[in-house]
Amino acid sequence: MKINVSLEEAQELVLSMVNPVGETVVSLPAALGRVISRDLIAPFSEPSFDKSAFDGYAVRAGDTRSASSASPVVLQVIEEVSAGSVPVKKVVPGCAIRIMTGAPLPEGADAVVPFEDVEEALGSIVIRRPLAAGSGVIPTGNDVLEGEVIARRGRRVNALLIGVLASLGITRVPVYDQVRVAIINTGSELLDPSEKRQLGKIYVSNRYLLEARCREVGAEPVYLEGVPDEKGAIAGSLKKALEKADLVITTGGTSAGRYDVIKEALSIIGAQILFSRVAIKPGKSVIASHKDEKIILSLAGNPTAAMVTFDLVAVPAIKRMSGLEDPLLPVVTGILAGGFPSTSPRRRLLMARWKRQNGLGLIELAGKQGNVLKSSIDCNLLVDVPAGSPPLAAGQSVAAFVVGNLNDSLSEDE
Ligand SMILES: Nc1nc2c(c(=O)[nH]1)N[C@H]1C(S)=C(S)[C@@H](COP(=O)(O)OP(=O)(O)OC[C@H]3O[C@@H](n4cnc5c(N)ncnc54)[C@H](O)[C@@H]3O)O[C@H]1N2
Ligand code: MOO
Repeated sequence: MKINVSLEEAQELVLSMVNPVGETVVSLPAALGRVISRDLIAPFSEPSFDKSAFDGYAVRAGDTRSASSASPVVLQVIEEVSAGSVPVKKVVPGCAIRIMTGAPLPEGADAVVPFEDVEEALGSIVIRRPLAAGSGVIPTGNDVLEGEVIARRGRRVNALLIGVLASLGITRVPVYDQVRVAIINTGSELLDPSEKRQLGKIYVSNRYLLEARCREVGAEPVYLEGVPDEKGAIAGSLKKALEKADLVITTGGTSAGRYDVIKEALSIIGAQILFSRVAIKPGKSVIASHKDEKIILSLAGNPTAAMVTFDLVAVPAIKRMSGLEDPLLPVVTGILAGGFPSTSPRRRLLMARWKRQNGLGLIELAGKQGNVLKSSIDCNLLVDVPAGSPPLAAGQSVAAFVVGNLNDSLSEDE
């Protein structure tokens, strides 16, 4: 067992023990947000035929070579083809076919002139400029070529990918299973928010917070009853959790108090401890263990500490178990909008958000740091302050882990 590991070591130790949980096939709409489990190959080219980019006339570019205002070319219109139908005739020299946007280019034609560029009268069109071969035509395979890889295994499905798959007739999508995450809240002081308030007790926020966070990162939370600070009860809950879930998270009972009995509960069920404590603030009190080839992450009870360590240690594990190619959190570098007054003897993670000021992207630290959940509502970054740092100044460049959607905090220019 290792004690007081670096964040990177903690992530690596956990990641080395997890693999994608399994795969399945889902319908196209249900694939949104899921991770592709096999490379998806285009079954045909798209478009699968040369088609018109305009409502206009399909012509032979060669016929228009000499066209000018002084000496226009006149072509006879021999057919009309709309999107969804197929032309019957060929465009032979001296002729044109009226064509709508998206309709297949008739044989013989190699260019389309838009309606507004010609005059049509008495079944003929008058063209006053030459057309280049291919102009006004969307060629076969312009978007996708048959056999091309559309999406690689390990990427998440977004709305645009769903559109591409639909255009290729792909209605069943191979995806990794969603990771089932059991969340056990320990603490004799905890009440469900639906219960009546009682002196000395608090409402359980970690359960709701972490369940929601699981959903935000594409995992499926598994609900388990909260348990008191009692090793037997926690051990019983851990056993149930290991049966029902792929990853187990506990909160509370990790520090030095008399009732902090997580370690004893882990020992009762025979879990092997990988490490205890991570050299960060907040969130130092993390215990990672494994049992039955499953990881149990025991996080601190303080909601912000639990959330920070969930994001930094559990989320990479969930990402790898979900099949995502790169499990680590993205890191961005940015300029601080305001300073931070304290020195940081230990490596510190500061809650922050990406904000826009006069069109410029800046990192704004949350008003309060520490175990203050409300101040973190709009945060989507964790600024990484190395151990031994002096106070931070506005305008200074810092690195930050991206833990939320950066769009969320960019709604207005402030
Ligand atoms: N003597 C020491 N005391 C503490 C230390 C230490 O090093 N030595 N570390 C402090 C730090 S830092 C943290 S973080 C906490 C970690 O404590 P535990 O993991 O044992 O958590 P609890 O004591 O059970 O709870 C801490 C705090 O959070 C509230 N809590 C617990 N569970 C929930 C929940 N599900 N939802 C909402 N709030 C919850 C709990 O009521 C406590 O207020 O230890 C410090 N102490
Ligand atoms: O270590 Mo505690 O987990 O800072 O908040």
